[in-house]
Amino acid sequence: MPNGNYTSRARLPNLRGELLPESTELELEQSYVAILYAQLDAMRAYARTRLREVLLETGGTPQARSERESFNQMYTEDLTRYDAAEHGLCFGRLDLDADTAEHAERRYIGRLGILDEKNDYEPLLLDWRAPLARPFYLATTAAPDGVTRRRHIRSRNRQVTAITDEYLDLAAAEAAGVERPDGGVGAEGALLAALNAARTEHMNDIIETIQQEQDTIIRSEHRGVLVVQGGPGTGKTAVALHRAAYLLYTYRRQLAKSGVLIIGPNATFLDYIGQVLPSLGETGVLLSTIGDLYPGVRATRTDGPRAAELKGALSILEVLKRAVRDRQELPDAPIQLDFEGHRLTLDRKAVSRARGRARSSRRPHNQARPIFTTAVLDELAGQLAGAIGTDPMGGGNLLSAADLTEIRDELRGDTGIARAIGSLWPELRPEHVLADLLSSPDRLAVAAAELSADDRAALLRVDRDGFSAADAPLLDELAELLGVDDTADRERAKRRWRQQIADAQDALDILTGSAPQDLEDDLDPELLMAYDLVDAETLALRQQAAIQQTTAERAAGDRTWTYGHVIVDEAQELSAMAWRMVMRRIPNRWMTVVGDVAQTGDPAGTGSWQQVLEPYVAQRWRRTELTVNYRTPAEIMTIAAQVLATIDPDAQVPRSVRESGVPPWSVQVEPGELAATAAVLLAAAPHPGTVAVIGTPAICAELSHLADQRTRVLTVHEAKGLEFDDVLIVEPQLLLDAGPHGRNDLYVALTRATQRLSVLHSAELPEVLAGLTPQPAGALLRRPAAAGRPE
Ligand SMILES: Nc1ncnc2c1ncn2[C@@H]1O[C@H](COP(=O)(O)OP(=O)(O)OP(=O)(O)O)[C@@H](O)[C@H]1O
Repeated sequence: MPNGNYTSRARLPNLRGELLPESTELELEQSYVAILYAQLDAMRAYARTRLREVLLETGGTPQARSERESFNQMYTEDLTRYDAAEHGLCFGRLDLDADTAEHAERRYIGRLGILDEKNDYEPLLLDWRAPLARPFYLATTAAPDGVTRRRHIRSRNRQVTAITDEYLDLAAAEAAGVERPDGGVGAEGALLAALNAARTEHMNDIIETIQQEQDTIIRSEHRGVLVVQGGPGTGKTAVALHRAAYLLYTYRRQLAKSGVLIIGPNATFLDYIGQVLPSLGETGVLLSTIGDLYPGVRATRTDGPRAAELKGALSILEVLKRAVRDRQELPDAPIQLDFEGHRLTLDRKAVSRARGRARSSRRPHNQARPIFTTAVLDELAGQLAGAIGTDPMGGGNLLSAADLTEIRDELRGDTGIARAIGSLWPELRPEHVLADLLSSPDRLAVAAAELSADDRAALLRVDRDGFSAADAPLLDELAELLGVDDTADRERAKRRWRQQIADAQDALDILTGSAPQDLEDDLDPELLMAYDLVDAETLALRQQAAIQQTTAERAAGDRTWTYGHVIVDEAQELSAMAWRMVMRRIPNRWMTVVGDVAQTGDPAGTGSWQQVLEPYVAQRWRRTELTVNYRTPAEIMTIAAQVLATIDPDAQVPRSVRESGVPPWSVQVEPGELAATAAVLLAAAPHPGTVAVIGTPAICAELSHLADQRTRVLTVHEAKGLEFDDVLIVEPQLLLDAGPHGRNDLYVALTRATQRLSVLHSAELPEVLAGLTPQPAGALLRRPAAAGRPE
């Protein structure tokens, strides 16, 4: 964090209306902020008026329509950004000394950039992402970078409510009459206020208090894979989201077309973080889980741990390949086909020859299908030609090449023959192949012959409905193995495209034709004609773009879409198969990968970034680390550290930035008293604030009735990435016993609280939690609900 060593504060008048000395400063800031809001209002009014005009216009040339469409989009986006900037428009100010700036300079920092049109377009407000705003996050007393004072400005409803100053150089501090206080309270004040605030169900942006180590990652210019490793609560998610906003600001042209994809662990998490980017005025980002990344399929099933592990491992690739080959069948007995009074036969050998030809093309199954079909038709055409074209006089075959082509076409149109080909080499969809495979012991026995009977049983399911999150990468892989026979679609698209170019050409002709006649004979070389500005193909492209949806919408529906940048959060949870699916969407490998290998809970998740990334980028990835915990108070982190030591004795425990003053505690009750005690404890959680009960799926089912508006009952998987003011962990031993990642799960559960943590158990308390303060259950239950918590 910025180390401001000399601080002063300005406050509002007290209740008697007496002003503190600094209030003049506050009033000055109020007048400046009022100017900024007036500018914002003017920008908003302009965008609204222009948008209205654009919407009212109708008809016109295709070019005019396309221009209107892009203006429509531009003004709508502007209005979204202005609305997002309304709260806390300006939150900071930098004073720079005359040596650094050309002259002593002030820079105001805020949610968007505002220029002064009347004054040579001088910046009135700098967007927090602009390079000139950077010292706000980086300058320290040791490296002030020309900054003499950093000011935090807090406002509500357009009114400045407080200002806090940090002096980064001694002379400036002395000139302001500020004494050296007890170590950097200035910036910490804003940070601690943000961290201590009660949580809601949505994450907030952190642009007012981004810390130095976070800023370096947010603005990293690294063009390959940037790994952000960090313990719980170190701001990895916050940093990832602000990096997305930064990249969209800095590389807008490039990323607006290709889009940014953010992958999170589950839908609850995406909902939790979903407001951050819109609050920063950025809407063009697609948020998705791995389970929902395959278009048209939503993950509705849950796999057992072994099935998830098997589906996540690369060895499943061979199973999928065999499942597809298994559908390219050879008949046991010859297939008899009747065609116009002739009997034709497809025997095993002929089909095997056709299959060999198709397979040796090395095309995906559906794209190799036409080759198989042609080979079969050749075979049948040969048989038919033999029957009808042989010269009875012994003159060989009398049919010409054209006759043979005609025969092949007729055979192709025969439904019996089409059916036979369809049964031997069917056109396949990924969803059907996977559902068929997983619901059929016979198919599994062939495709997964290498697996043990137990593993095949783990994969087998009784019905064909729905898919799990671990199935999505398999569907994606099958889509690659099957391919799409899009010959007909491509033909149609080509025809449509030719038509669009022809229309655009007409439009250009009309435009040019409408130019004054005298120009026809004596073309003014200075006058740009429509042809000079745009050719028919470009115009058609523009029109096409205008008809389509936003980048994020188009990307969501297109499996083969490739993004400009991909961010993976809780990346330790991704299986090897999930990485394949993600990497397919980002061939340029410009990614931000965020996670903590100590929190891995998925049976197919990773324990090493090197292992995951090496196959895709070799050594070309960079690791960064976040080390400060902004969420979990020190008292809770001391307990969590014990668990971390059992996961990885060498792991660095993130340093908590604050203490809560409440030691985490435990209470033991009889098994039958779990629910009643939990209810008492929850009722005692202070308002306002959010509460979570965390346990195994079975415990969650038992306690689900405790969920209400502010209390959620969650498994560790569901709680991943989230945080709550109060956390109650129930039966921690069951979490430990649940699987190979039990310790990681307990670590995740322990680190979700921003204020208070309690543990409720009937079984013995795990030894690793011995540091909790025990609380006698009887005393707790006898007390009235509001006093349920120990002081
Ligand atoms: N610079 C900051 N200013 C204010 N709040 C911050 C800052 N950095 C992080 N936080 C807050 O700390 C909390 C934890 O951040 P975040 O969820 O991003 O951590 P994380 O590293 O992703 O945690 P986990 O690994 O447990 O999911 C959030 O409430 C976030 O807003």
